[in-house]
Amino acid sequence: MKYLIRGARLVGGECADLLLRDGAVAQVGTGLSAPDAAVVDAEGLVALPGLVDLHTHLREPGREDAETIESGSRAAALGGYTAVCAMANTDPVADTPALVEQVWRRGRAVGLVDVQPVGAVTVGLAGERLAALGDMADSAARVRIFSDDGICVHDPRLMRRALEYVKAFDGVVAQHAEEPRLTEGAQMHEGEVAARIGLAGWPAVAEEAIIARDVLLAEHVDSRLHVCHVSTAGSVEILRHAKRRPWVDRGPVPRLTAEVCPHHLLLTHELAAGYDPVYKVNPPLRTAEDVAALRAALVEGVVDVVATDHAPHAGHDKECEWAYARPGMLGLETALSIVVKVLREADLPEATVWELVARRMSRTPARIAGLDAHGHDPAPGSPANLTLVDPAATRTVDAGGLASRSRNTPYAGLELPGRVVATFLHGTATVLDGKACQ
Ligand SMILES: NC(=O)N[C@@H](CC(=O)O)C(=O)O
Ligand SMILES: [Zn+2]
Ligand SMILES: [Zn+2]
Repeated sequence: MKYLIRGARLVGGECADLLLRDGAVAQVGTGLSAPDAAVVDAEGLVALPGLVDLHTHLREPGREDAETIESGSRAAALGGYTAVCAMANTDPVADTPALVEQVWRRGRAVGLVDVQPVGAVTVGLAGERLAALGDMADSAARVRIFSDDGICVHDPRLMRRALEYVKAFDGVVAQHAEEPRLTEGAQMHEGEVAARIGLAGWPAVAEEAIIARDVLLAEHVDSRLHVCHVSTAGSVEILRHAKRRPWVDRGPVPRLTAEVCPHHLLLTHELAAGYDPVYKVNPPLRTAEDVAALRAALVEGVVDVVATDHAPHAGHDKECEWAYARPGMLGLETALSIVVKVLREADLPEATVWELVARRMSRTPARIAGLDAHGHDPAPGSPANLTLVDPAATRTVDAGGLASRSRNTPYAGLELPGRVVATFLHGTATVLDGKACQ
């Protein structure tokens, strides 16, 4: 299939036609013609490198009632993504080459987005023995990111071993930073709202203590650490300090990277006051001061990427008493709009907004994940993984209209800027006119 995309605005500012052929961008120019190509009118649309999510829960195998690789892939494509990293906390856990290959193959077969499996750090996420990291790296899935996400690798000796081990194949350990002894029974951010409504608190220091420890460990063994879903101003301070150390820049990819989730850039712990579990998430929604620090860190680059932590949950796991509800929120279909909203609220020039979107949501996550086919702005010869976005459009989030199998979005009814019009994966449209192609 060939596509001629007419009049798209590139992230650098100029307008161009793009000819996609054989999975690649064949030509970039003005007045291009290709009689046998399908024409896509991109007047007024921004052409982004396809978005890359470092942190997605696809729930397959094990909880296909909440999400499948297919439904999650469709949600991703509609959100402008061309690659997602599928977290390992499935049932069974993705801790063997057979399992990561199964996920990888299913992703390919669905063909809506490149599904890159994340491997577990420890067998069964039990935090006792290292999983077969090398075998997962050598498998067809070529795993490079390892994480026990959902659970912190809290044993410092195991964490050190994992960091040492992944160096052999330029891997990275993605840590869910949560000191478990400080969060036993925790339900929401430890602070004034938790005290008022009587829910057990999850203190900021539980996150910050692990980040500080892991940064020291990673520097000690000269390995790569990625910090998942940073949620506090204190974490930003630790990262800012740590990133000044020379060890960080010793490799082609920074040795220390961190992600922030859209919900931590927009929502605060006050929302828990109504006890609606749609706002229950781990790490929890924090204070307005934390949100401000995370926004500044995103602009500055102390936080390298936005990752969704798309965490679908079935109705019966979410629409129940707060204490029994699972933590987590949907993210894939709303992330881009929320980031655009947040960056515009920072009063940045519109061109800077899109430059930052491309960097934080595509180029940098692709490099961290080692996904060489992703994160490229359109140029002759580059892989045709692209997203066309209408920067002037707004839309109101309709939970029932989402492609995810689950409904746990905290943004229902919210009006958000930006609309994904088309997504191309290896030169084939997965989304056209804002609708999934399959
Ligand atoms: N973020 C969440 O609240 N939940 C995630 C686990 C995680 O990301 O820690 C999940 O798997 O549901
Ligand atoms: Zn997590
Ligand atoms: Zn997660």
